[in-house]
Amino acid sequence: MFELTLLCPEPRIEDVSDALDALDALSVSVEDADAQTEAEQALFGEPGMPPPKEGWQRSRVVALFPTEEAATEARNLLVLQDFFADCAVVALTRVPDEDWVRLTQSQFAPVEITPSFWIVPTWHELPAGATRSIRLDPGLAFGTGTHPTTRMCLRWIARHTPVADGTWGRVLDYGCGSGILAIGAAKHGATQIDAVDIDPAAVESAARNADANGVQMRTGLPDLAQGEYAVVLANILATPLKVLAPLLCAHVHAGGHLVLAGILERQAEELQQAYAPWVSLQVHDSEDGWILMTAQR
Ligand SMILES: C[S@@+](CC[C@H](N)C(=O)[O-])C[C@H]1O[C@@H](n2cnc3c(N)ncnc32)[C@H](O)[C@@H]1O
Repeated sequence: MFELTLLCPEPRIEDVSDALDALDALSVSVEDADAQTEAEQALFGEPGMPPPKEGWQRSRVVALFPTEEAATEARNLLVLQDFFADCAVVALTRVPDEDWVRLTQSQFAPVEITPSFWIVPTWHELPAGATRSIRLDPGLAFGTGTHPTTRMCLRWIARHTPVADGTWGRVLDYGCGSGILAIGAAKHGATQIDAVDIDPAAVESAARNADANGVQMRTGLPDLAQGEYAVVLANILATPLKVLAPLLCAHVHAGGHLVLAGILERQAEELQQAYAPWVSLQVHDSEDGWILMTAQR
């Protein structure tokens, strides 16, 4: 395969990416050309929302082509276009043959939640001592166990089994992504689980992952969540969590637990204030600048 690397200012990203698509590029990726320098810019949107801009001030655009002829033809056509005037061709190079599947897989190792509870990609053996595990491969939905917010929720689940009277009661995973928290609860004995997300692709992925792990749960869009639950887990981000405060609290029954993640250390107080009319949120765990906040109603 051959890689065509270009440098483009922000206003040209859309035209150049569209042109590369039309020229049958197999893939087009856009990165900050100033990454790892003083000029690096953060560019991301809230979950489910588009990023605030198409590209960075200076973006490196890399297009992959199946043959050298296709890459050369694309380059020769692009440089003739008006919109390419302030862009530049950086390189046209052969991509060395690799075992891409093996390379990708090597980046995902089993993740330890507790010494006996692990998240394990399907191509890995279970680690010794893993008496409970979630088998999960990286996919489109968030939640592979590599992010501290997910790990803290799973640690909470592992340490609160069972919640009351020897049973979990109903569990709600709000913003389920891959379904990892719902599956984690199922692996710790929960049997009545609802996993919901605003992203239909996440809902599909959660259902698939639940099947692959041999656990039962209901999956769907947020309307699926009805009534009260003994445990409500929501790993989203501070801003949506604040908006969702009345709704999430209404789903927690008296004596039930609310477990919130996706919150930065400096956001603890604003979350406490947002939830104060219903519960008294406390910081329960922290990792890499993220905190887990919990409350009992
Ligand atoms: C950070 S991911 C968490 C995934 C998984 N629960 C975990 O702990 O790894 C947040 C998920 O919340 C979903 N989400 C964001 N806003 C939401 C909302 N208002 N209602 C329901 N789901 C939402 C996103 O689509 C995304 O799948």
